[in-house]
Amino acid sequence: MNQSKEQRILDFVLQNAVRGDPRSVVDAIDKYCTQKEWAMNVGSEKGIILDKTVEEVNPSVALELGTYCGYSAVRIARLLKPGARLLTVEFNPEFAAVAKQTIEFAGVQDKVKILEGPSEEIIPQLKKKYEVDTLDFVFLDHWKDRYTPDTILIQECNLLRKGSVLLADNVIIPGAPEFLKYIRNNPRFQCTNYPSHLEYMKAEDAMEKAVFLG
Ligand SMILES: O=C(NCCCCc1cc2cnccc2s1)c1cc(-c2ccc(F)cc2)cc(O)c1O
Ligand SMILES: [Mg+2]
Repeated sequence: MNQSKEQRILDFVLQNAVRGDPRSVVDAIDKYCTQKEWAMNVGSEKGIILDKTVEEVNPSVALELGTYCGYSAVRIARLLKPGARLLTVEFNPEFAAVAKQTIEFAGVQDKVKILEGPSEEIIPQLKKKYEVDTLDFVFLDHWKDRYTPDTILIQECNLLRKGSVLLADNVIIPGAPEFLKYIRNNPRFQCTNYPSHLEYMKAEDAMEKAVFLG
């Protein structure tokens, strides 16, 4: 049975990165996806925007929607303070299996929990099943038409507090026009747009940051 692209990315990490070194895992994935096969990791340019936002928020509890190969989970987890944790949600079991191995190889597995399933099922479980009080940081990188309903669901589940930060990938490509309209017209959020480029490509993309005002 021939390998998936995600398996090839993982193999490249295992052969080219240094076990326990998150930076080397991130760099190996970026190298592979630049030189060999494009893949939908947030990438190095938008990754810097992600890093800066995580450092600014310094979250105790972070949620990621859309794990994929674990690239952004490693980027986020490597910046978390001791005792802080990242919950990352992935819908596709094959992607989740690759992400688990990527995260373990990077040595950040103690900070990361992969939750498999659809976001609309998992979000309502966060308080009781995953012992979340409120989310300090949310990275949206899953189905683009789920950004708005899941942001509404997160609010309905009372998971945000004054100052919680949402960061959304791909608001230009593939695009999340409905989300931009929703979040920019919602008086309970203070929005900032960060122009960038589609991972590993020249095409324009952007990230949107939204701070919950309570
Ligand atoms: O689709 C993208 N990401 C989402 C896929 C994850 C599906 C999930 C659904 C779901 C539901 N519940 C829980 C967890 C999850 S994970 C995506 C696509 C592009 C792209 C693709 C082609 C192209 F020409 C230009 C850009 C670039 C990106 O950076 C992306 O992030
Ligand atoms: Mg993305």
